[in-house]
Amino acid sequence: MKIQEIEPIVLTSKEKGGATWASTMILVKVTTSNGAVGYGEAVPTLRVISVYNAIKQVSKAFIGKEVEEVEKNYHEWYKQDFYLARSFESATAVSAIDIASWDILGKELGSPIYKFLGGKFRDKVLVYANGWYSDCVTPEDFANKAKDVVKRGYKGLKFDPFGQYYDWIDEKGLREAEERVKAVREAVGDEVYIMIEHHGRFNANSAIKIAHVLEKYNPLFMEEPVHHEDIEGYKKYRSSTKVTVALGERLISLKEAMFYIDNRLADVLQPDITNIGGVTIARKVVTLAEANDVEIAFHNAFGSIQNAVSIQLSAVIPNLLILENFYDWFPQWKRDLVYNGTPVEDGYVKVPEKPGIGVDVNEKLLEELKAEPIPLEVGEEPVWVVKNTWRGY
Ligand SMILES: O=C(O)[C@H](O)[C@@H](O)[C@H](O)[C@H](O)CO
Ligand SMILES: [Mg+2]
Repeated sequence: MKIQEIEPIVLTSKEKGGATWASTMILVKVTTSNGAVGYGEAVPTLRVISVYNAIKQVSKAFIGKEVEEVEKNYHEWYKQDFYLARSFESATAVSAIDIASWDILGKELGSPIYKFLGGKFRDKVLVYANGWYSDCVTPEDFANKAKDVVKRGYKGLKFDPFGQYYDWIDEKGLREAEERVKAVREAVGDEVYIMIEHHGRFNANSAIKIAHVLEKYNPLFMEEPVHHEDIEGYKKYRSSTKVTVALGERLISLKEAMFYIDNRLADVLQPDITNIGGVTIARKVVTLAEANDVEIAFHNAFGSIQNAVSIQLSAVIPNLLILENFYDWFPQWKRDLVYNGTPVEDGYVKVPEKPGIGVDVNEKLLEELKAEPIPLEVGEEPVWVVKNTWRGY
C-alpha cells in the first residue's frame, strides 16, 4: 500500500479553547493507493502557516512510499531533510504523518494498534486533568474547581499556580503560589495526585525556592521548573531539591530525549507523540526511558487524535506513570470531531478496541470546520497559560 496523498487540514471554530492555539487543530489525512485513510495530528502552536507548509514539504519524502515501512520512511525523511529535521515544524509534520500511517496499518489489519505494539499492559489508563483551571485566580477559585474535577472521578490534576511571575519569583509570588497549592491540596485530600506546572519559566534559584516551599504538599512531580534548554539550571535544581522532575513536551527527536535520560535530568519523561516523531520514535524513547528507570507521562494537550494515539501507546508500556487528559476541557467542536467512546471513569480511560488508533473522525464535521491557514493572534497573556490565569490576586 503506497502513500498516495497527504493532506494537511486546518480546522477551527468560533468557539475558542483554553489557550490561543486550542482554537485551531491541524489534522493530516493520509490516503493510500488502495483508498485506505488514516489520520494524524500536528501541533499548531502559533505557527499555523509554517506547520501547514512544513507538512506540505515533508510530505514529499513520503509520497509513493510503502505505508507500513514506518521505520524506513522516518529514516529517509531524516536523511533528506538535513536541516529541517531540527525544526519543530517538520518534527510535528513527520509525527502527524507517522501517526496516520499507524492508523492505516491498524485499520488494514482490523486491529487497534496496541495489539501489535506489544499488547495491553493494562486495560485502562490512569489519567490526570489539565485545562480545568481557566479563570481561576484566587486560592478559593482553584479549590472549588479542583473539587469539581475530583467529583468527575479524576484521581490527579495539574496546574500552574505562579500567576504572572516569569524568570524569578519574590516572596509575594511564593506566598500566592503556596496559598493556591495549599487550597487545592486541602480541597482534594491526600490521595489525589497533584502536579505542579512551571512551564519552564524560572531561573534555577527561583525554581529551587519554589520546590522548598511546595514540596510539603507532596506533588507527584514538578514539571519544567526551568526551561528544558537550561541544562546547568537543571543540574543545580537536581542537586538542591528532592522533588520528582518531569519534562519533555518540547523534545523533537530520539537523540534529544536520550540526552535528558542519559544526564539524569528528569525522573519522568513527557514525550509528545505529535512532535517527538510519532509512534515510531515515541516507542523508542519509552524503551530508553525504561532501561534507565525513567517513567513516562505523555504530554497530551492539543487535540482528539493526539488523545487517541496517546491512549494506545499508554496501554502498552510498562513504565507509564500517568497520562495527561485535556479532552474534557477541549472546546466542544474538538470533542464532536472525534467522539470519545471511552470517557474518564473513576480516574481511568478504557483502551478502545476500534481498529487503528481506536477512534472515528466525524468526516461531515471535518468538512464544516475546514479553514484556511491564518496566523494566530498573540494576546497580552502568554499563549501557553490557560486563559485568564496570568494574574495575581
Ligand atoms: O503540560 C502541558 O500540558 C502544557 O504545558 C500545557 O499546560 C500548556 O499550557 C497548554 O498547552 C496550554 O493550554
Ligand atoms: Mg507542560
